[in-house]
Amino acid sequence: MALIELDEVSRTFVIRTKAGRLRRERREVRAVDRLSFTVGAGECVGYIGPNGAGKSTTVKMLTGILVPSSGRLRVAGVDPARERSRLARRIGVVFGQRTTLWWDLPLRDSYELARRLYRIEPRRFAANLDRCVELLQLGELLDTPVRQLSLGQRMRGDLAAALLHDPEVLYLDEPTIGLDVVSKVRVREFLREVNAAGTTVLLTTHDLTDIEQLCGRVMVIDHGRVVYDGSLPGLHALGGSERTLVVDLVREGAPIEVTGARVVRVEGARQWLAFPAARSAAPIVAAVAERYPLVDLSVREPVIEDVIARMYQGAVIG
Ligand SMILES: Nc1ncnc2c1ncn2[C@@H]1O[C@H](COP(=O)(O)OP(=O)(O)OP(=O)(O)O)[C@@H](O)[C@H]1O
Repeated sequence: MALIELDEVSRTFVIRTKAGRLRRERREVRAVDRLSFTVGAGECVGYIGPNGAGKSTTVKMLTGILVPSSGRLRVAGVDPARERSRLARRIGVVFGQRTTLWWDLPLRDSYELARRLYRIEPRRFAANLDRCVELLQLGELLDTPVRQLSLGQRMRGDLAAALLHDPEVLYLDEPTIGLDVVSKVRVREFLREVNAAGTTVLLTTHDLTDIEQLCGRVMVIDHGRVVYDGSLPGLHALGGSERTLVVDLVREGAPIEVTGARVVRVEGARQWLAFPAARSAAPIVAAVAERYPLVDLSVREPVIEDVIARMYQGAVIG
C-alpha cells in the first residue's frame, strides 16, 4: 500500500527583485516540477539532492505547510493541505536544525504537552514514552530544561517527541547534522528500530552514511524532479563514485598497496586510498590492517554533490 503518493506535483514561488530605482522584476521559481513518486508502507527512503533541489519544499507540501501549485498529493490517504490537523496525528516530523521542544521547559513537560495536543491515550503514551526513553537513553534527561541539552541530547529528545503519538510516517530533515560520531550511531540505531517496527520513513540528509545504513531506496531530486530512484550502491555504480579510506600508519612509509584501492594522497604517516563506493570497505580494511602497522582507520563517504555530478556524467557516457 502506498502511504505517500505524488502525482505531477508542482510548486512555484514568485520572487520580486529590484531592477532599477522604481522597477521591480517578477520571476517564477519552480521549486518542485511535476514530481511523481510513491512510497510504500514500511519503506525507509532517502530523499537527497543538491542545495535548492526542492527537498524541503516537497516535505513542506507533504506536511501541509505548503500548498502545491498543481498536481495531486496524498499522505496516508489524506490531502495534507486540506486536512492538516487530521494528518498531524498520523505523521511525525523532525528538523535537525530546529526543535519542536519547549526551550525553557524540562523535556518531560514538552512530552506532556504533546500528549494533550494529540490527545494520546494515557496508557499508550506511557508505553511509547518508556520505549523512547529506553532506546534513546533519555532517562536522566527528562527533568532537564531543553536549553541545557547538548545538540545530540536535544535531537534524541526531538525524535521521541515526534513518535509519541505513533505516527505512520516520519519525515526527517538532516537528523544527524552537527552530531558527534557516538550520537550519530545512536540516532541511526533508533531510526532503524522505528522503521523495523513498521513506521514509514522519508529521510532528507547530506550525510550518505545515514542513507547507507538506513535506506534500501534512495531518490535523488534535482531542479524539482526525481533524477534517480533505486539503491544507493546502484547510484554509486552509475557514476563510478568513490569512497576514501583514510589510514594513519604508525610511521611514514611507501604508498600502501592493496587490491581494490589506490593511494590518492600521502601526508606524512597519513594515506588516502580511493575505492569504488559501490563495493564493501571490509576486505580493503582487512587487507590494510593485516599488512601495515596502524594507528587509526576511517572511511569517508563521497559528498552528495559529487555523486550526483558523476551520475549525470555516467548517464551521458553510459
Ligand atoms: N518561500 C520561498 N520563496 C521563494 N523561493 C523559495 C522559497 N522556498 C524555496 N524557494 C526556492 O525553491 C527552490 C527549492 O528550495 P528547497 O528549499 O526546497 O530546496 P532544498 O532541496 O531543500 O535545498 P537545501 O538542501 O539547501 O535545504 C530554491 O531555488 C529556493 O530558493
